[in-house]
Amino acid sequence: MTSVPLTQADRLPADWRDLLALTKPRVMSLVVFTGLCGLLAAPGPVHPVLGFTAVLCIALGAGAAGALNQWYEADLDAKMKRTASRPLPAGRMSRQTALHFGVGLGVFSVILMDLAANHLAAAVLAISILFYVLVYTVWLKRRTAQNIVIGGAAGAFPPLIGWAAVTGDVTTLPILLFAIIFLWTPPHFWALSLFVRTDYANAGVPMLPVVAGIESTRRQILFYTLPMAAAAVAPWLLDLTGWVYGIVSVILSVIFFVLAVRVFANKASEPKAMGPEKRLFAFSIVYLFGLFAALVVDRWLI
Ligand code: HEM
Ligand SMILES: CC(C)=CCC/C(C)=C/CC/C(C)=C/COP(=O)(O)OP(=O)(O)O
Repeated sequence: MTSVPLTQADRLPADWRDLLALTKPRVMSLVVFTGLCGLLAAPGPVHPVLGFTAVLCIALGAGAAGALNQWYEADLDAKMKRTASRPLPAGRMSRQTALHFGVGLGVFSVILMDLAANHLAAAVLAISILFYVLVYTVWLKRRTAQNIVIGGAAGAFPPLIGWAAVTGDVTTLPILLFAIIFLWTPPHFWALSLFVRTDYANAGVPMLPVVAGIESTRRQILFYTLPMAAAAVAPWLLDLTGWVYGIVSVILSVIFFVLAVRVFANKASEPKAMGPEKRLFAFSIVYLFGLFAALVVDRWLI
């Protein structure tokens, strides 16, 4: 028998591991990172305890949104290979437990944000949880191929929440940070959806490759890359950041664009395991991580 190395999560008791899985920790780690960077990029002093609590609230709120998403779509998750082993479809947890956990965590995160930071940060946190659960999961996901374009806004709020937690307001830079993630989400997700599209087709979810076909999805990925790159470079062009962010945003955006062109130029009717689509998806994560890290380096170290 081959031994698989244990991760931190594997060492948790089974019930805890499943509660953690409900929060979609891997995806949410980047969500929380963008929230942290929004907080660190904001002008003005922030008390470390307040800063830590605000980021914790973003993490708990995002986790709550993930749990409520899984509560609502346990039937769908059961039909897809990628999601069938989640706690609910695998029958390791009751839907009621997931619902209580999600609602409890969500309400707690918003109240704590309100007490530790301010009304604005708490309100935007509440809006992003509700947006992901009600607008994306309940309303759009099963109805339209534009689900990601509109519903993706939920994942774009965290930097704005981090910023608002420090300043109590929202100015041009946090709005641009929102725009970057909003425009990044379609290429991020559609690249992935190209190689898991049969899963979505079997589950009856109208994701773009299922509805519009592979060629149209490849074209739309490239199409969204252009305004995304413009939004990414805009903070530097508008003099809201320094040269470090400027250089990093230009380099990362050029690489993103080149990878998107390769996806567009790929004529293979079946996206391959290590083809241009997979490379673009993997790079989309590096891209957002690098961009937001550069923002913080620019503000604090230069
Ligand atoms: C509606 C918007 C989005 C959709 C539909 C979406 C969908 C997905 C899916 C299906 C996966 C692959 C499997 C998984 O781990 O569940 C994934 C992976 C990932 N997504 Fe997204 N995503 C969205 C927005 C975001 C946002 C806003 C972020 C962060 C700011 C993000 C960060 C990530 C990361 C880090 C991974 C890799 C997780 C891993 O390594 O397993 N996603 N996304
Ligand atoms: C602060 C706060 C509330 C942030 C919310 C963050 C957010 C909306 C992230 C979206 C990322 C995500 C988990 C997409 C999965 O889509 P899916 O549900 O279609 O994927 P699945 O098929 O894996 O379930």
